[in-house]
Amino acid sequence: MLIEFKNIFVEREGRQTLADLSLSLSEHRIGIIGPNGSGKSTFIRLINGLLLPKTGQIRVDGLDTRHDVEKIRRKVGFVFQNPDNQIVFPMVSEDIEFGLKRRISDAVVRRQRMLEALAQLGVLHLQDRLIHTLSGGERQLIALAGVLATEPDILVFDEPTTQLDLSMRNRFEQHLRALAQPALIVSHDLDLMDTMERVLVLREGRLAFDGTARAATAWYRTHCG
Ligand SMILES: Nc1ncnc2c1ncn2[C@@H]1O[C@H](COP(=O)(O)OP(=O)(O)OP(=O)(O)O)[C@@H](O)[C@H]1O
Repeated sequence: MLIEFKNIFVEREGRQTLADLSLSLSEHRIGIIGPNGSGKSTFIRLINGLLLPKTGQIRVDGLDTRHDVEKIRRKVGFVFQNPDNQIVFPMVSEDIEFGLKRRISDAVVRRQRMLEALAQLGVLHLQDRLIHTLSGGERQLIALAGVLATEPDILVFDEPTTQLDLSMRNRFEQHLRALAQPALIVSHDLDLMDTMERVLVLREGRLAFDGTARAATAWYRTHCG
């Protein structure tokens, strides 16, 4: 994986929300922390073209988010903070299979892929459950299974553990560690950030610190606490 940000400036509703950002990301686990409103969600939304910068260029494995959005969206799987935002069908199996419709025309292959993704996360037993009967933690795992089923090359998580209790969070972290794909993770969970290879700290729309997990979380505690 290689994600390159070159001279990025972003404006939202006339206000500058990211400024002067240039960096290359190639580590397997990258964390992004920062105070509320510092631009973390904005930053990760640039990666798959959900947002475009006012100026500058973002390339994902050589693909430009301005010109290659379709290809990039196939490559980058997004897991949002609230699983309900990405689950659209009432039943688990139906929802995951629907997410594969545009990629896989064969219904048997779709079903197989859905079962594999649920099995990978240890939630195969939930396949026939109605989404509204699942706990928040189970829903988060189903949302992740839906993304994994699409076999993305890169995963992006926006505050994935915010709604999880301690045991679910530990379970989620174990799955995260086991994922083969590189992942970028936005979180306020500094314990989770301590497991990352590299951590970026955003503050007021700028890259305020970039380093190892230990150095970055220490810097964050000192300067943003
Ligand atoms: N859709 C939008 N329209 C206009 N401004 C926005 C929009 N979304 C975010 N912003 C603004 O951009 C700035 C950065 O927001 P962003 O959501 O990227 O921060 P964040 O670091 O992810 O915050 P949090 O930790 O609270 O989720 C904030 O000032 C916010 O008000």
